[in-house]
Amino acid sequence: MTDEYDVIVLGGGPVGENVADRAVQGGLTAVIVESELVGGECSYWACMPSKTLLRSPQALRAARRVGGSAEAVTGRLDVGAVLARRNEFTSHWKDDGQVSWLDSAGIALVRGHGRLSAERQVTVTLAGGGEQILTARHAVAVCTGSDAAVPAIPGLREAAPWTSREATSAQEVPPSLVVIGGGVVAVEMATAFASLGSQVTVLARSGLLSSLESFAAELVADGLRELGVDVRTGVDTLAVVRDDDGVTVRTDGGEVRAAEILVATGRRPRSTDIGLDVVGLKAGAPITTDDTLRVPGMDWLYAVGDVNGRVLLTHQGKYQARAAGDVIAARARGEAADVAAWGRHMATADHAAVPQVVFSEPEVAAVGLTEAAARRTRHRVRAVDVEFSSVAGASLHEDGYRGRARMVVDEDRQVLLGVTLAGPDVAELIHAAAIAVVGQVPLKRLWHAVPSYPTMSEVWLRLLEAYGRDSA
Ligand SMILES: Cc1cc2nc3c(=O)[nH]c(=O)nc-3n(C[C@H](O)[C@H](O)[C@H](O)COP(=O)(O)OP(=O)(O)OC[C@H]3O[C@@H](n4cnc5c(N)ncnc54)[C@H](O)[C@@H]3O)c2cc1C
Ligand SMILES: NC(=O)c1ccc[n+]([C@@H]2O[C@H](COP(=O)([O-])OP(=O)(O)OC[C@H]3O[C@@H](n4cnc5c(N)ncnc54)[C@H](O)[C@@H]3O)[C@@H](O)[C@H]2O)c1
Repeated sequence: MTDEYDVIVLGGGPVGENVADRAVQGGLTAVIVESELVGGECSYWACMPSKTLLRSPQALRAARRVGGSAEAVTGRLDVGAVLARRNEFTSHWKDDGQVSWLDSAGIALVRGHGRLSAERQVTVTLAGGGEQILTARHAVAVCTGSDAAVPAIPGLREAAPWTSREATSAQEVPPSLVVIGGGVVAVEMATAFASLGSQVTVLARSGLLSSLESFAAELVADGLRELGVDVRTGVDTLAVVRDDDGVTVRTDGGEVRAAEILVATGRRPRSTDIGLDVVGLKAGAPITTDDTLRVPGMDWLYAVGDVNGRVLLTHQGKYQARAAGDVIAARARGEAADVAAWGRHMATADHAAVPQVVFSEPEVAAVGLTEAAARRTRHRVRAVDVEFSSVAGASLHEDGYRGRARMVVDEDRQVLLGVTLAGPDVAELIHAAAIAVVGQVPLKRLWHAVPSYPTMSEVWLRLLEAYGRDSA
């Protein structure tokens, strides 16, 4: 059976869904090929389940940190209810709701494993058996995402470790958990499982959260230790052995025993078994694209989201998807693409304006460049820091609020290159910084963006004061 669509989207995660939706809104027909659940990693094994596991303990801690409400909190976390809430948020790992949304958006769905089999052609090994050949009049968008990478540590694979999938979908909390890695997954899952009652050990080869400002990583390490986590940095894992009672992890700094082991050492693109070799691309590598998410040298092939390795975040993948879906539709209509920096069809923000929130204890929210990254790319950079203890809204927010903010300024243009906030509940503050970075708002104008009193946003005023009005 052969079917023809304007656009074939390989992979129905958050990114694939958005590429298809924008293409259909641009007047094209689109089909999504999905081998597991429509909604992808984010909905079932990543963002949503991890954030539900983190949210209930965070709410409880927040109540305990405010005089008056603290006295009212006399119970303990209901772990069963937390897991049940997580099960609701993942729709019990069923995708009926997302499939209905595809229907309502006019997007066709083929269930099975898709591979590029020729230019503009995808062959699907159907979930129900048999094959279906799909051809695209205009474009194929590869949105197959990423998998957990499991490093070649002796005994690790044989020990059948948890990856983020098993951690986020766990139906029981192990009494103890050892986590290999020091990135976002390691930190968030250590926070979640320690809060749910596990005795957690983190084995981080280098430091924690090494792509973020080091002051934020230090606050997070302190927070983990306060939750009872044994955080070991600069530790190399040498071997893993599983027995009937759990795992033994041998490191260059001694042994760790735990009931369960989680590997959180990064991701690899799902590009091994999707027919890339058929079109002359390297299997297993991230698929390189230009800023319109098109693969150089192929006017019909796009790669969007985790699989292109640009930024491994749902919101940034969806941003790419809006650009890609729109540019596919524009090119199909014979229109010129808007390819100036910050143009409609360009994922310009991927380069230096990516926002990210780490839902740790305390939270870290950042956008743009760290001070070190800015110094590597610019000549004249100045960073200023303020403690949240100088902000009345933070003291009101919780007793003894501890946190810090940093803004990184391009001294020549007097605009922000990056902002990092670390402290309880800073997540919702970062979008203001994203607007300032993307909008390249001059510092002297930012003085007129007055934060309300007494909110935590007054940290902006403190940052400007620390920088000095006469300097801007
Ligand atoms: C534990 C964890 C927590 C995270 N938390 C956050 C967070 O809080 N915020 C955030 O922004 N990001 C978070 N991320 C990152 C986020 O999950 C990814 O960036 C996002 O899922 C990428 O979306 P995607 O559509 O590119 O890929 P995916 O979500 O991986 O979707 C790809 C889809 O393609 C399908 N597929 C693959 N190959 C084929 C094939 N050959 N044929 C058919 N279908 C195929 C897959 O089944 C899947 O459904 C987290 C990641 C992890 C691991
Ligand atoms: N809140 C969020 O936005 C969120 C949450 C989770 C994940 N994510 C995204 O998912 C992606 C994957 O996260 P991640 O934490 O798996 O990857 P990561 O790249 O953030 O961190 C990987 C960690 O593993 C360590 N590591 C790598 N190889 C190792 C080895 N052989 N032995 C020991 N340690 C090793 C690294 O030093 C690093 O600390 C990230 O890009 C992240 O942005 C985002």
